[in-house]
Amino acid sequence: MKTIHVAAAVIVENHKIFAARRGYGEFKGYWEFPGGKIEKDETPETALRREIKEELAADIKVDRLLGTVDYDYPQFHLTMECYLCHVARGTLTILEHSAFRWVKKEELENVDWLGADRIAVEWVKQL
Ligand SMILES: Nc1nc2c([nH]c(=O)n2[C@H]2C[C@H](O)[C@@H](COP(=O)(O)OP(=O)(O)OP(=O)(O)O)O2)c(=O)[nH]1
Repeated sequence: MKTIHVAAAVIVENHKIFAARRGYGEFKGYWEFPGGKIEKDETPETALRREIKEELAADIKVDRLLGTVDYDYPQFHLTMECYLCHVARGTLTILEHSAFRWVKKEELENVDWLGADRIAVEWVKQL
């Protein structure tokens, strides 16, 4: 099975976590931590800053690795490096997603997360 390697941002502000709903593709309608594929010659942190700039038009500071999720979808294996981040400059503006919300820790379970993200959500709840 092919492996997809992505970096995802758990962006925290005022004790809330940023969640975005995928607007297209096979996982349309599910919520995720924004991010994307790590390209050759990129570190996960560089990829993450690039993706957030592309998708959300803001600069983030990557604070630390929260954990790495390994998850089998029917179509591929996903390795997802999840980083705690905060907005360094600008305002998060959805350019590719269909919705966003700032979620309190206690409400994380009420979100319709992608399968892989449910694992990361367990870590976020313990922060
Ligand atoms: N970005 C992101 N992708 C996730 C998460 N959880 C999860 O299962 N995925 C899956 C969905 C996608 O199939 C894959 C990431 O692809 P992507 O579409 O975000 O990456 P990308 O922007 O670099 O891709 P592309 O449009 O260039 O193909 O990982 C998540 O929290 N964030």
